[in-house]
Amino acid sequence: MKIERAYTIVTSPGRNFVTLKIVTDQGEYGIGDATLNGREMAVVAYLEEHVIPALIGRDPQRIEDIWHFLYRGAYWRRGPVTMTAIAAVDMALWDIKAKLAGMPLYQLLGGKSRDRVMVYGHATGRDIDACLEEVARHVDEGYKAVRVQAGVPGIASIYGVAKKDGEPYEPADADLPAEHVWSTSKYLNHVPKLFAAVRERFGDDLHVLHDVHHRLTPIEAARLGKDVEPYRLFWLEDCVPAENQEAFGLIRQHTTTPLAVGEVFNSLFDAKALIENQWIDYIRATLTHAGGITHVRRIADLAGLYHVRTGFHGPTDLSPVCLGAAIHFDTWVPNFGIQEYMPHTQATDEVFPHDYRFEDGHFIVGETPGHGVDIDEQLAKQYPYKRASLPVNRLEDGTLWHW
Ligand SMILES: O=C(O)C(=O)C[C@H](O)[C@H](O)CO
Ligand SMILES: [Mg+2]
Repeated sequence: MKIERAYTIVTSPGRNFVTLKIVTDQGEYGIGDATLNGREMAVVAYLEEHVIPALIGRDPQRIEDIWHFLYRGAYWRRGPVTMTAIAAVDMALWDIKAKLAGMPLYQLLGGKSRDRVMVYGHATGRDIDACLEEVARHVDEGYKAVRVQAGVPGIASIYGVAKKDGEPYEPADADLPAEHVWSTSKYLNHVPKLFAAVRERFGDDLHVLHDVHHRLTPIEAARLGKDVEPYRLFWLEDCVPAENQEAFGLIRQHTTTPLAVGEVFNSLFDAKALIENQWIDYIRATLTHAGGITHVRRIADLAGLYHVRTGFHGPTDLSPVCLGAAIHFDTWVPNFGIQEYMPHTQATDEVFPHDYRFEDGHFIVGETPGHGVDIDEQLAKQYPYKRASLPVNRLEDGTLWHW
């Protein structure tokens, strides 16, 4: 069997998605998600110029060999563009292999470790009261776990909080980067009040999570972790930028609040010290940005040795192809923790027909051979690419900060 054709499909049903389709000489095909939010066309160029020509004629069943061919062979290893391109190939090849085997992907990975996959949803509000209403809506919809982000008095606009209450937030919301202004002291004073209100209204059983989005220093993160300990968060996410993995050692010394990190990671080497030193509790590196199933499986296996569990990134800027493959992975992986879930728009769900389903705060994996997600290429053509950029953040004195 040979790879006969491969091509990218860029579509924007509400937001941009890049999909790689690989077709074999025997008519079977697989698809992979290649969406890197705000840098979509860099991955398209990488795939079209450097990857696809080298795939034609190769045996699609040699997933491991093709992975190393693209990783080692490029010489320039790692990086989000390279690893997203490799991930898309890898996901499409696993889709093909599972279809050839006549099995849903989770069976090829090793079968079910659980019947269903717990997810967390996103509650956001301009202030604490509006945010509590959104938490209540999620609880009514069956969610067992909710990420809680509220506006902070004195900060005009903030990542992760929707512009209008009740609507999802969209980080890539402008042609060129929007500029936000950030105040760490205002934020640190406000977050414990938010979680006190959440526990008071919803009691002890609801799992609550919070995303700091990389904006603190290690000692500030340590303080926040301590301050929210009484509210028993499921996790505190991305509390500092993680290029310096040792920073998490400092935070860990000060707090028992569980720590999650890794949505921007693209390799096991981004997380090696974090995992081996048990500085974190959840690893968020996901299939689309970290080299696909073949590589994330290695990360998860290493994590399992150190009591670190998975908590895959799952925003709307990863396509349903990534989410579908992730649900298979989550259903199999022994050290599963939780799966992030932001529902896609109806238009996106129509472009990407899929067989996973949400029920009572969990995803139930589908039984279709492959990863269970397809693309309607005709419909995709109705939604042309439109450049969209992520914001930047400045401190009140104008210093460019993490966002
Ligand atoms: O979902 C999350 O936890 C995020 O932090 C979302 C990111 O900001 C988003 O994926 C950036 O593209
Ligand atoms: Mg995040």
